[in-house]
Amino acid sequence: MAFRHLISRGHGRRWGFPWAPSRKRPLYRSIGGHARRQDDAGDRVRGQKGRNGYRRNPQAPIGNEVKRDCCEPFCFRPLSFLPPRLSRGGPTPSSRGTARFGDQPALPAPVYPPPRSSLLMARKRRPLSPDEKQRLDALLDAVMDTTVHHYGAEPRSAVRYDKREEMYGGSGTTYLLQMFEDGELVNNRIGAYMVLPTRGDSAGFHTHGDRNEQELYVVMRGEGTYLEKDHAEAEARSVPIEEGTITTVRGNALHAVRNTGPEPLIIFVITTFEPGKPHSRDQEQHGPGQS
Ligand SMILES: O=P(O)(O)OC[C@H]1O[C@](O)(CO)[C@@H](O)[C@@H]1O
Repeated sequence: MAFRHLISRGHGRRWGFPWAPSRKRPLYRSIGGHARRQDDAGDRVRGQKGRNGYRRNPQAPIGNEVKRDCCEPFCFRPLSFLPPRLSRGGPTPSSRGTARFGDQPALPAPVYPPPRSSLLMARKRRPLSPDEKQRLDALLDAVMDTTVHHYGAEPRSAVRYDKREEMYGGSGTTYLLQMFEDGELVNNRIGAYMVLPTRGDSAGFHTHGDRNEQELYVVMRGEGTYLEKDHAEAEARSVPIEEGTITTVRGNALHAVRNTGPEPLIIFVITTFEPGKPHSRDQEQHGPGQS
């Protein structure tokens, strides 16, 4: 056996190399490119033996050990540099050697506006394929200039393209071209072109009240019908809309829109929110066509 193997197998200390690992040090197994210590001296107890001759901590469910002390056999860096999710909660004085998957710290308070990712997931927005994006760009370029001259920035176009199938219980596909990054405009969640490409495409009734939002539509192209109602059971009022029409919704009222013309209906949407108040909601409770 090579000299270095003998050292690493625990003979080093006997031979006068105090830095060499102890013979009692358990073996390592490799996980995701890192060696992870299987067990710990603190877990060794008499009785039933585990894979390495040491019994796992009886309190710890099998497979839920956390990495604690080092990531490589001869590295003794603490693992606290790993984010909590990787270190599964990380070592705490009470959990040393026995920390389990459930031992995560309390979740931080919700942050408003909610991260884009959570909205994306919850509201079933989908990114566009390159092909679809190209078609949508061509459709818009044919009828209008979508350049944004945002103060102090280079002129630009959309920062993100989303699409929603049968949005809020409506029909067809609704496209949203987000023209601003999150937080670029104060108290604003959406500054976007909404495109309902063909006759009959619609976005169903929904409210912004549960997010403390107000919303403004400015019709840029096409024609359609805008509907609003005071609450879910109320009777809807409808108004025809065309280029230049402006609508607003606020409080717990609901609104919906439909393309009724032969051309794409393009609306610029500005969604503002009341500062300091929560404006996210549990998306899963949001049934089709309802608030
Ligand atoms: O479900 P979200 O995140 O509000 O996004 C859909 C948005 O699309 C619109 O219909 C137009 O942007 C808004 O009324 C609505 O808020």
